[in-house]
Amino acid sequence: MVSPPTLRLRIPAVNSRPPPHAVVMRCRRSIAASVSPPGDANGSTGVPAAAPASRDPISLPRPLTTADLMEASGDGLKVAYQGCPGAYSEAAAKKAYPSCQTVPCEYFETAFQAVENWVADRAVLPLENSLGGSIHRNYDLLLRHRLHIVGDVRLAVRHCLLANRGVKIENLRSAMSHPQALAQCEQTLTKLGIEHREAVDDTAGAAKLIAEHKLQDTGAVASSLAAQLYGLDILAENIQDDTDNITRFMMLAREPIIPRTDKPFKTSIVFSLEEGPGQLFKALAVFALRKINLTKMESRPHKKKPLRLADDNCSAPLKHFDYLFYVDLEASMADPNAQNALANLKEFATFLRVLGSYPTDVSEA
Ligand SMILES: O=C(O)C(=O)C[C@]1(C(=O)O)C=C[C@@H](O)C=C1
Repeated sequence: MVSPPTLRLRIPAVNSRPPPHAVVMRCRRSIAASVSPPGDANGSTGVPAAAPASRDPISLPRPLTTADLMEASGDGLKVAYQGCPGAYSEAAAKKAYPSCQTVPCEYFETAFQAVENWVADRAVLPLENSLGGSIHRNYDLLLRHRLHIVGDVRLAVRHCLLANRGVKIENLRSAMSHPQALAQCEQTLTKLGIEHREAVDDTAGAAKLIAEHKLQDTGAVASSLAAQLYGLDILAENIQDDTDNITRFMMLAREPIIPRTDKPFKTSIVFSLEEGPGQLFKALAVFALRKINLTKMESRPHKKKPLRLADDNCSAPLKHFDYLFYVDLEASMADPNAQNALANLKEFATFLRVLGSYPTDVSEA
């Protein structure tokens, strides 16, 4: 089976200008952004049809755009993901945008760049796993790039142990995969008598490497789709240590989406605070007092400022750890309660950025 090449080169700066058709899309979006979303005024609002002239233009339905149609099914969208064809990230991209064209990328950063440089329209990247925890690299990249989170998608990850035809479990000395996948199957691999672990960039990449090098003593931890794509046998199925193994992916775009209140939305923010007792308590209180539920919190070192002098004469101790706090709120930015909470946080946060306000995936993973 011929699979698309993985995007690997740094994208030249010459691509940083959007192509002409992209500029048209951008204009359409900003027109759309200036009026209310279709669900707000689709004729079922009780406004009498006989009085169109007196209707506030803001409440009139806006024309459906090609971008809206593309967004719903992913038809015609190019979606970047990290890894080789058959990676779980590709399955997540297909779940998020069912009729999209997927674009494999060598690194997470390549996927960010692919969208920024108009090589792809969206990126779908893992953020956290129910067994392995957060994928910190993507939290850091969110801040280094200007993309917006426009949705999230949950995927049930069912790992298989794959090997070349004729190889048996007892022949395997080593298991190769993405570090998260190896961590998710650690106990099962040990029980199967496989001692060594070899980390590579993605699960499907491990399957591809084992097939290409005809390895006889190494198995891959990857999906059943990867087995099919690279012609490997499935020696064991569902080898993750916990049957409930869910990875949450974020959907990224160049433009934010218009937040709404008619379906469950999440808002992801990142902020930093002054040093001092109770600062974090105060920050979290802006949400607690407004009954806004937090679904996730992550702290990361502020890499731009790993060292900071407290005063000019260098007598004060050096500060090595400055933190950024990433928080997911169960709220839409269209909700005045959430807007007030962020306005309040902004009064004392040293830095605040909204990474996205987006409909959350409530489907079965
Ligand atoms: O390697 C893959 O197949 C991926 O899509 C990456 C990844 C991850 O980064 O967590 C995604 C889902 C699984 O949790 C294991 C690996």
